[in-house]
Amino acid sequence: MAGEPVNVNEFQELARQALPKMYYDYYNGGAEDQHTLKENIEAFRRITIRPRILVDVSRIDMSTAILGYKTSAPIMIAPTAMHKLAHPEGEVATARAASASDVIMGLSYMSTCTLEEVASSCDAVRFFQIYVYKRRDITALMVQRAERNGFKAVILTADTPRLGRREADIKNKMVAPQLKNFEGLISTEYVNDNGSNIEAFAAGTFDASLCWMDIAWLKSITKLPILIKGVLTSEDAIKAVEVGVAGIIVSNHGARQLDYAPATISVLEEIGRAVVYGLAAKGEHGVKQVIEMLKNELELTMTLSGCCTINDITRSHVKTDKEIYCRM
Ligand SMILES: Cc1cc2nc3c(=O)[nH]c(=O)nc-3n(C[C@H](O)[C@H](O)[C@H](O)COP(=O)(O)O)c2cc1C
Ligand SMILES: CCCCCCC(=O)C(=O)O
Repeated sequence: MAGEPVNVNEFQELARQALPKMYYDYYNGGAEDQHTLKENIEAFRRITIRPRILVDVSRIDMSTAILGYKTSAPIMIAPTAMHKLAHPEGEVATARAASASDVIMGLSYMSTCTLEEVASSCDAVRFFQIYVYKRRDITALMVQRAERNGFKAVILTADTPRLGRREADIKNKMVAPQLKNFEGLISTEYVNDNGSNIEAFAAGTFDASLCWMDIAWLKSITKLPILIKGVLTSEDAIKAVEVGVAGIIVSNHGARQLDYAPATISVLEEIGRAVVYGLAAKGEHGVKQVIEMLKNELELTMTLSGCCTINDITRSHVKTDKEIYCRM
C-alpha cells in the first residue's frame, strides 16, 4: 500500500499484515458460514443517501446525548475484547481516542487492561459491558468495581449464552491470555487441544441459564442504568421496555454469534417502532414519555451503527413517523 491508509479497508489490510494470524482471524471473523457477516456489509450498501441541496452546512453539529451524556456524534465505541492482542497499550489507548473524539466508550468485560487502568487513563465517558458468569459473585464484584470507578452504565450483552461457532478460531485453537481483571478470581487461559479455547472458556464460565427474570437481580446489585445489548427482534425490544431497562443496543454482535441472524441495520426500524408501541402500551406514563420527547427533542438521533438508547430510538421514530405518533 502506497502512503498512509485513508480508509478502514486499508487499515484492515495493515492489521492483517501486522498481526499474528490467530489474532487477526479472531478480530476479523464471523460465526459459521459468515453469512450474516457479509449481510452486515451488504445491508449498509443497500442504504443510499438522499441528498438535499442548498442547505447551510457551514457549521455542522452532530452532537447528541446518550443516557444524558453528551457525545460529539451519535456514535459509540462498541465493547470489544482483548485490545492488547493488537496493541501493547490496549483499551487505555482506545479510551484516550474516545476522549479525544468526545464519544462514549463501551469497555468489554473481557478487556486486557483492568477497568481501573482504563478509568484512570483519561476523562472519557465509559459504559461497562458485562457477561454474566455462572459465578455470579464475580460478575457482581466487577459491576461494583465499575460503579466505584466512575463507569456510567452497565451494558448487559445478552446474545452470548455460548460463544458463536467461529471456524477460524477452532482451526487456530484460539486462546486468550489471563485477563488482569479476573486475576485471583478465575483463569481465562483455558487450554485444551480440541478446537477454540475461548469457546471452551465461555461454555465453562458464562451462565447459559440467564433470562429476563435475571434483570431484577442485575438491578439489585447496581444503581447504574442498564442497557441490553444484542436485541434483534421487536418482541425482545418490548420485553426490554417491560423490564424497565434504560436502553437497548440493537446488535448481532458483529455477526460473531448466531449466523443467519439478520443484519443489524435491517431490523433497526422494526425495533424502533416496537419500542414506541411498547412505551405507549405502558399506559399514560409511557405515552407521556413519548410526547415529552417529541416536545423537547426534535432532532434525529438514531445512530447508524444500531446503537441506541430507548430514548434515542423513540425520539427518532416519533419525529420521522407521524403515523405512530397520531395512533398513540
Ligand atoms: C474482535 C471483537 C470482539 C468483540 N468483543 C465483544 C465483547 O467482549 N463484548 C461484547 O458485548 N461485544 C463484543 N463484540 C461485538 C461488538 O461490541 C459489536 O457488537 C460489533 O462489533 C458490531 O456489530 P453490531 O453493530 O451488530 O453491534 C466484539 C466484536 C469484535 C469484532
Ligand atoms: C476470552 C473469552 C471470550 C471473549 C469473548 C469476547 C466476545 O464477545 C467476542 O465476540 O469475541
